[in-house]
Amino acid sequence: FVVEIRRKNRLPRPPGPKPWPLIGNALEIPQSRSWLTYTEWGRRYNSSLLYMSALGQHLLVINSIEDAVELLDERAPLTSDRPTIPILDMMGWESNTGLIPYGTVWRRHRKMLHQNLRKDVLGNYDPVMAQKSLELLHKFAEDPDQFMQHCKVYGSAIIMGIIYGYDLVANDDQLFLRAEHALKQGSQALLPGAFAVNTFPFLRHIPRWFPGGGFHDWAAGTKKLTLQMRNAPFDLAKEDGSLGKRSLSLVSKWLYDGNEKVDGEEDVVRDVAYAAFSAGLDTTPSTMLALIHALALHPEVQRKAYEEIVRVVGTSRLPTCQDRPSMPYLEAIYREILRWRPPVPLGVPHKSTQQEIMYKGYCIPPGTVIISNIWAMTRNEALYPDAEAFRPERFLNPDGTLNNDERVLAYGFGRRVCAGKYLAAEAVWLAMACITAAFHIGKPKDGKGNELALKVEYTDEAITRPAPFKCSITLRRDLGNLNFCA
Ligand code: HEM
Repeated sequence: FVVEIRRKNRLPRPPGPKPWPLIGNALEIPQSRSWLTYTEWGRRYNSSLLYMSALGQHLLVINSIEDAVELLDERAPLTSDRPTIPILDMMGWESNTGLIPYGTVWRRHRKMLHQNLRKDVLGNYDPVMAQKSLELLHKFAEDPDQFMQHCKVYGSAIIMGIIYGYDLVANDDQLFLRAEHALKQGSQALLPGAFAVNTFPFLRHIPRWFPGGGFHDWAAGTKKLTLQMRNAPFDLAKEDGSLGKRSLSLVSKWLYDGNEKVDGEEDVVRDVAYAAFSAGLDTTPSTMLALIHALALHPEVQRKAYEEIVRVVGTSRLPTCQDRPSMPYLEAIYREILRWRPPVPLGVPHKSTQQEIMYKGYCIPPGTVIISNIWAMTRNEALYPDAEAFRPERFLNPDGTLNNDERVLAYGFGRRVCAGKYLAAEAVWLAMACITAAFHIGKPKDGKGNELALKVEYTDEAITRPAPFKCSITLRRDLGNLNFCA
């Protein structure tokens, strides 16, 4: 036992920037687009694992798929907790599935999400998917300049339909706009350096009237928005007498399952529903917008996708989720878009339990915050040569069938892997297939119809997405018999 302790004590931490006395690496931790800095540091320290510490908090960044699999998948019981982020607790996010500690409550949440969002039950939601994709096409046809807002509404409409049985149609729907606002406040609070209380949790106890205590009021205002997002769609579902007959949503199934309701159960359903709602609100649209960016840049990809649609579906109906397995090229685009622009480039931080982890000759201390740098993993030149290029073919065999690189890294790792990944995949795929069947996406044009350069910046947020950009969206001339506006 003594020999083992000595051995452990001799094991070093993984490489990383040299810490300062007392504060560790607090001054070096990158404040913006940290995924790029961590990728660069991986090269500088010639290591796929990076270790830092800041004010007593240990931080491990994983830059390679192999290490993420070893540490987060294989050692999941030791690495599936979440760090506490004080400002999020104060804003009312503490019961969100994505942030709660690893344990009994989390398991209950995940079970419910699994029952409602696993691959083999998604077919139940085909009517919602078909309806929402049709509405998306109508909006694209009527007002193509607003394509960014249409994509946002589409992503939310699918989730709200499947989770609450709520029929979100209008772009100015108040439930949707308020939820969007609440989420925006949440992601601002997560920006590094946004609130000192995230770095120094004890500041939570300074009174609101004290200099620097202004975050209390900000957090209280945001909490109201969070609670509205959590409760308003649930309460509407509860009051809607016809819901049980017309919807197979998560909430309606629970409301009308005929079982006696146990104390506290309703809160769990509210939390799970709002976790799914909030988790999909930004991520799905971010992926759709990156896709539009990529299609506008690559007419040859669009042409091949359209040819596949015509070959498999024809020109007299729109693609449906049932067509997905027959379309390897579209599937390759879906995989490539999430590789090229993963919407959550640093994933959601995990935290290790109170046990030390010995790995590759290093010692990872208990309670270490673990960041999976999905960005670095998707830039691995050995796996993805010319990684900055958008090239769906990298997911295809020479005969056009899909290769076996089917793990979508963008959904994260281990037991905390995205609980909505099958739904997100279906929603993004269907939007892509329907948009490609009906529209041509191109670079923006000036008043005389000349093509302009397409410039797209991606935002510097935990969920990154294209900042507002312009492109040209026109109905296909070769629309055939596809009369979806009828
Ligand atoms: C393209 C769209 C999406 C992407 C890229 C994405 C990505 C992610 C990532 C990276 C995580 C953290 C994984 C980890 O900790 O290692 C996550 C967690 C989560 N996602 Fe998604 N997500 C997407 C859409 C959705 C949708 C549509 C839903 C719900 C219907 C959803 C529900 C969740 C939930 C509940 C968690 C928390 C899981 C937990 O902590 O146990 N996501 N997602």
